[in-house]
Amino acid sequence: MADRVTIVEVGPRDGLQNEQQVVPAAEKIELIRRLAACGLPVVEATSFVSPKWVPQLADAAEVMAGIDPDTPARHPVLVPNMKGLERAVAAGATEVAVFAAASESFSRRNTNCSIDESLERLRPVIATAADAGHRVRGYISCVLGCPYEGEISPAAVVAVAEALYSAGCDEISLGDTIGIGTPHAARTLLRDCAGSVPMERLAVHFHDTWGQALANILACVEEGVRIADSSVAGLGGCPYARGATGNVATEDVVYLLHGLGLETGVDLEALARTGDWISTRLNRDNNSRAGRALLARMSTSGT
Ligand SMILES: CC(C)(COP(=O)([O-])OP(=O)([O-])OC[C@H]1O[C@@H](n2cnc3c(N)ncnc32)[C@H](O)[C@@H]1OP(=O)([O-])[O-])[C@@H](O)C(=O)NCCC(=O)NCCSC(=O)C[C@@](C)(O)CC(=O)[O-]
Repeated sequence: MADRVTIVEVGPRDGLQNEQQVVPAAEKIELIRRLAACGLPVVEATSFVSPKWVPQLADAAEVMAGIDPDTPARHPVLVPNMKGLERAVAAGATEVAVFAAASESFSRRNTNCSIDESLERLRPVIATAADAGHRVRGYISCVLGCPYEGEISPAAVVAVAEALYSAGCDEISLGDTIGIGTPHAARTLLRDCAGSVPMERLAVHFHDTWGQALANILACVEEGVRIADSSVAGLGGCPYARGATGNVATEDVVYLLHGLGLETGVDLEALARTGDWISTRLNRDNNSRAGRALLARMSTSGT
């Protein structure tokens, strides 16, 4: 059997949290449904953060209520604190993601507290979720650079990864929030983190601001990572990282991985259509090169 990479689709959360326009809940639900139907095994659905901080996802409970109970995909949601966890569980979430940063300044801007304070706040959230049998992912932002501080030391990232993993996270996602990392740095950081967290529990989360995301994923896959985050049509950015573009496009990642002979379970043509659909709905450019190329080929061949 071919080696498999699990793609974690973050478009409905990481993508839509950064849209200026309000996307109706029904459209978010339809996006999630279409993504799951493409064969994506994990589609992050929404986020139970403070609606004052991220009003774009204030309808999180409504979105969760609209998810097909027979969906084949897992649908984790973001939670920043105990209140978020309670809201998420009440809305039916069975899988959650907490988030911290490797940069003090970003931690304050994103969660209004220091790194240590955020870890203190998250420990009981992780423990409560895990005790209830929920799977917990831990995100770390700014792993390859910070919009406020510039360089971030790999040791700072490893320390947060260790803290989240030892607190009970099942998986740690390394976020290049401002898309500034290059393959050598990404590979080296992954190797450092794998000294503390088993490689199979590590995920990579690249934004494409500097055009390095696919190269970074290739380097990390070569290094052994088998979980990659991405966003359909390259939706997204980060409200607390000015100038950050969207996540690497899922269509591009799937094309890369299939070209390497790796399995994803994703139907790339269906995904390209979904990327086209949401880009049209949002009246924004489709930021997937592979998606655009495939759509052009499909329209020429009439499929
Ligand atoms: C962490 C806090 C809550 C601290 O924010 P705070 O203002 O310090 O919190 P607070 O506890 O003082 O609460 C302030 C108000 O928010 C309410 N509140 C508090 N919590 C919740 C909640 N869960 N749900 C609903 N309401 C909540 C709370 O009840 C209160 O309401 P008031 O009494 O004023 O009416 C805030 O900073 C926050 O929500 N931050 C989230 C920011 C965010 O969502 N950023 C984007 C996600 S991270 C990301 O995108 C990066 C990632 C993961 O993709 C990886 C990468 O690329 O780097």
